Amino acid sequence: MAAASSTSASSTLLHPLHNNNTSSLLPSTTTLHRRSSSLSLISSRNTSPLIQFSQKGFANPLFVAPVEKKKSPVRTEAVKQLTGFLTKAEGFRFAIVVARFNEIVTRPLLEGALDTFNKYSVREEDIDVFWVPGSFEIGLVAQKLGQSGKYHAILCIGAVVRGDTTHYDAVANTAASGVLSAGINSGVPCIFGVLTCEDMDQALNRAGGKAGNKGSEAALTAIEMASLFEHHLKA
Ligand SMILES: Nc1c(NC[C@H](O)[C@H](O)[C@H](O)CO)[nH]c(=O)[nH]c1=O
Ligand SMILES: CC(=O)[C@@H](O)COP(=O)(O)O
Repeated sequence: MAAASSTSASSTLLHPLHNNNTSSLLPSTTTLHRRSSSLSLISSRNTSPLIQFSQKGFANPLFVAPVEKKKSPVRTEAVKQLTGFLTKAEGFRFAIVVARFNEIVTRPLLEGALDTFNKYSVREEDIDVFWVPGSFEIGLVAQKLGQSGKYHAILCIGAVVRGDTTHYDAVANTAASGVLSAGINSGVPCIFGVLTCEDMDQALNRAGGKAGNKGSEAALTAIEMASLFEHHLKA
């Protein structure tokens, strides 16, 4: 197959909060050229040194791992690597399930998600928002929406904040396993945008405060997963 032309990370729409940002810049089919250190793992046919994964990507989205020239004895050119990408989100349909509990947190998370969908060209009419009482209720609704066949991905938003009792653990664990089950049972990507925090400060920091907006990040994950399923995992 002919090599794709080189892509510069800076020329591609990239959300500043996206964790594994460079993965989403890759074309849908990439080839492993080298396996090297624990930091630099994958390059694509686009051999731009900017297109490198980083295990530290979550901590520092601007981090670019140094390119290592070390030769590997393993021939990996033919290994196909498949990924979703962010550049063609127009036409994807998303449902957002958002918990009203701790709305002071979940509303800015929702706004972050909507803002990101907008930036990545998802049309407003392709997004439906479903409010539920609390995070405990998210999984069931997400599963139903996934099974409806109407959406490419379901984005789940909630905020579980620790109180005095063990209630926190029950709600947080149920929310996580509920979202996971919804995805597995429906076959539609269900994205976990539920904060599980020790206190309200932690939660607000992640809803547009010092630690960014996790709703926005979850929207990027939704687009990437929708793309992966659409382009590579269709039955
Ligand atoms: N404590 C939190 C809840 N609790 C409510 C439950 O989610 C649920 O609505 C109720 O138990 C009825 O089934 N929900 C959150 O989203 N966050 C919390 O911190
Ligand atoms: C989910 C919670 O932790 C909270 O709303 C419940 O608080 P508490 O454990 O004090 O009853």
